[in-house]
Amino acid sequence: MATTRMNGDSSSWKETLEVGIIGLGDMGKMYARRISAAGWKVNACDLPQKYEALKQEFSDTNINILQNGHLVSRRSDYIMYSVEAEYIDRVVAMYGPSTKLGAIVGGQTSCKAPEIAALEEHLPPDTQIVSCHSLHGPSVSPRGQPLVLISHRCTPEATSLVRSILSCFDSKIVELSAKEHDRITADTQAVTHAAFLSMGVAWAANNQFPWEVTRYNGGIENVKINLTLRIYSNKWHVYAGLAILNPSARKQIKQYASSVTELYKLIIERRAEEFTNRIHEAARFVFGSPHSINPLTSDELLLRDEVLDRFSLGSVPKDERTPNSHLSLLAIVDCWWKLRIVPYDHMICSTPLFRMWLGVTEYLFKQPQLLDECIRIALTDDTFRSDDLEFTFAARGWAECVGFGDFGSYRKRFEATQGFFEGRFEEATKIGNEMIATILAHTKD
Ligand SMILES: NC(=O)C1=CN([C@@H]2O[C@H](COP(=O)(O)OP(=O)(O)OC[C@H]3O[C@@H](n4cnc5c(N)ncnc54)[C@H](OP(=O)(O)O)[C@@H]3O)[C@@H](O)[C@H]2O)C=CC1
Ligand SMILES: O=C(O)C(=O)Cc1ccc(O)cc1
Repeated sequence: MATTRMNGDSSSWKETLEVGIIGLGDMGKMYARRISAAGWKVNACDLPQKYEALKQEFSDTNINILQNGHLVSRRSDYIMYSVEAEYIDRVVAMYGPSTKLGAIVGGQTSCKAPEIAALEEHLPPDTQIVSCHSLHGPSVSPRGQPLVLISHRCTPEATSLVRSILSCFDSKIVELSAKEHDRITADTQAVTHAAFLSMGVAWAANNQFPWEVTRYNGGIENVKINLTLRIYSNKWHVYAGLAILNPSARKQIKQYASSVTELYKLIIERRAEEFTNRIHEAARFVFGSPHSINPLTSDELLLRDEVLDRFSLGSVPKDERTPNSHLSLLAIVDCWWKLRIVPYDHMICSTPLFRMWLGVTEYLFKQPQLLDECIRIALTDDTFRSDDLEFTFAARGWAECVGFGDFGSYRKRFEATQGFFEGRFEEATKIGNEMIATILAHTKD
């Protein structure tokens, strides 16, 4: 039994203990390959119909591919479920009863409330529960990225064993409860995705490829475009799961949509003073001391011009670019202010995407002349009016869809926009990966 065999020093664990992974999608494969490469014995499976193909795919590794989760569960001492968050209950219900006596079990899904509920309900009482969550996608190097560890029902030795297994990622391990995890990731992930998903829907609704349009070129626009395409190149269920299943996420996404709508109404009603005061008050709460925003020098900003300008999908010369009203950025700061969220407090649990989103927001808000220009453009220039209208509809649409908890319509909305951008994903992912690596290398911890 795992608890007995865990006695002894951590180097001997590798010789005796086996790691199980159920679900060999993008994340499960990454986990299996890295953990196996670190010298652990790994048993892994996906759905039975994928057995032959997976055996072939992993034939150059020591990973023991099995037909199903029963076979993985029976022989593994630490078992990790890496399946769609929407299916976690169903899958744990199926394989949980086959769990080896005394084994440690956890999940790698992005939202912990349903995962922990499923593990508690379907696992035998002799098992322990230690879950985790890598706060990055499968194509990003795990080194230095946050990795949340949740010791839910376990001995300190069980936590040590899981820590030891996951140490091969070289990630920054952050110990949280499941509740803390969900509250923080609602702020860092769900609302960030809502903003980029809305940009994609708005561009598609206007039948625009933003990199072909002069008003969407350079600097901040590169980050918006690359990250939006990055999200739409991924699987819909990852974003649907962490938004719909996380109890805190609905409130955040709803507030984001309200912030977008209220700011847009102030713009079209030309209520300049109210609009400006509201932005300044939000800015002071998020970025400044109570009385003033501290402008930063370009060296101090998380992101800098020369970094931002390098990663364009388009080729519009700098002097032909037009300033933007940046409703999406004004609204996120308004949303943080309304919810009393200080995003810097969440850096321990941040994804690369969130750090870049915060980076571009800071870029705008900590350069007063840029913020003033953005406010002036929003209030006086109609160039972005119809784009901002579509963005407002899009943000409201996503909030409604998440609010109804409707996976089916989330999928339809996501895939319709995904179809619009199809064909540009390969290039966008390549540029996006370079951008992420460069920006992360330039940003402070
Ligand atoms: N992608 C990302 O950026 C990140 C994802 N996560 C989380 O990790 C989890 C996995 O995500 P990801 O790898 O991207 O998604 P994938 O869809 O690539 O992988 C999930 C895999 O689990 C399989 N599966 C479903 N049911 C079973 C079952 N009964 N037995 C065995 N396998 C099964 C799926 O098969 P099928 O496709 O046929 O249903 C699929 O191959 C999700 O919960 C996600 O929220 C966490 C961090 C980052
Ligand atoms: O960085 C992001 O937000 C991503 O889009 C990748 C991602 C998706 C799901 C997770 O649970 C963690 C990371």
